[in-house]
Amino acid sequence: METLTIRRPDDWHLHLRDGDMLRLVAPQSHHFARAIIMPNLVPPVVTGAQAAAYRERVITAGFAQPLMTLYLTEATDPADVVAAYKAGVITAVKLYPAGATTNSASGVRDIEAVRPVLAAMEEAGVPLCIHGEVTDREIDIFDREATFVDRTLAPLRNAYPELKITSEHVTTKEAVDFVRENKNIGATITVQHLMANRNDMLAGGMRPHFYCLPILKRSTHQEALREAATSGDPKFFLGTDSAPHPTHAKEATCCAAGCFTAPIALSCLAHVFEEEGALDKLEGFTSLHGPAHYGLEPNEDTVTLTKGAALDLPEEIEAHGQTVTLFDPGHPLHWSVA
Ligand SMILES: NC(=O)N[C@@H](CC(=O)O)C(=O)O
Ligand SMILES: [Zn+2]
Ligand SMILES: [Zn+2]
Repeated sequence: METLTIRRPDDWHLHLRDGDMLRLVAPQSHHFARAIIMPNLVPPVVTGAQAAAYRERVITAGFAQPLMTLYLTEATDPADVVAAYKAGVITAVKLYPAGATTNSASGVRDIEAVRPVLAAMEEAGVPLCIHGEVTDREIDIFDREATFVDRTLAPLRNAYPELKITSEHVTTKEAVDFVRENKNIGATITVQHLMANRNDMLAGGMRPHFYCLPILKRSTHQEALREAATSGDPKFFLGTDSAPHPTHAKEATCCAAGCFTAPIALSCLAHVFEEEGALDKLEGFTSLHGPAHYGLEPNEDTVTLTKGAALDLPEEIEAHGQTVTLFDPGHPLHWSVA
């Protein structure tokens, strides 16, 4: 039997939601030690005090080591951000262009309005996580990330050269190249963007459980992501972007964006890395590069993955009156976590 033992992974981009959905999904990330918890609740997590309170709810729900983030708005107080960071309440701040994705309405419309916060973060060493898509109606949805790189990310990089940036869930060759070529910037890559491309979502019928933002791109971009993830380059690391929505909100005339991947993330990644002949690079991607980017130590404990018969996975997970559909790559998975 084939086995692989690696340092215990962390998830550098995770949505745990709140209330009953939080109670359902928090235990589903148990393979991971730490996770960056995204702040796009309704209402969003905008102050240090709200992040501290949310952190307690996450721990109570069953995820022991959450790393909290603040949702950047045009009203964010630079002093509150720096105080929360110095007190160890938050690990990073998240920039959502207003309207770019789920619960982003309170995000940033005009970068000019948040310059004082960005300058204070650069000065204090607070990392900035970015959902990198423009929101202009006239920009094609498949071009929104590449356009953001040119119009927003490159100028930000130049204006705040010491600001530590995480380009979240990169989905294009353009974003991968930008991250490679610039300093003080790393990127998370999701499970679904490594496993799938837009054909999986759209050819032969529209599959809502593949719909997420940034949207799945053509296969050449998927190949660029696979190359980056399996290359051993420490700038690229796992952020599952596991983003649960109730099944009824996914299977709807206006489908919510997000794939719920957390329970099978490691099985999917072992599959991808094996296909790429790069199982020896899996540990770096899941367990070493992320901590290094955030200036943290890797986890001391390990997990062991085992290859065997095809996994028998549930289609849905139900608890606390909530139902979520598990991401299904469309083919069997053989790796499981012991
Ligand atoms: N990725 C998604 O498609 N959805 C995320 C938001 C995000 O990470 O952009 C969500 O919160 O549902
Ligand atoms: Zn996002
Ligand atoms: Zn996300």
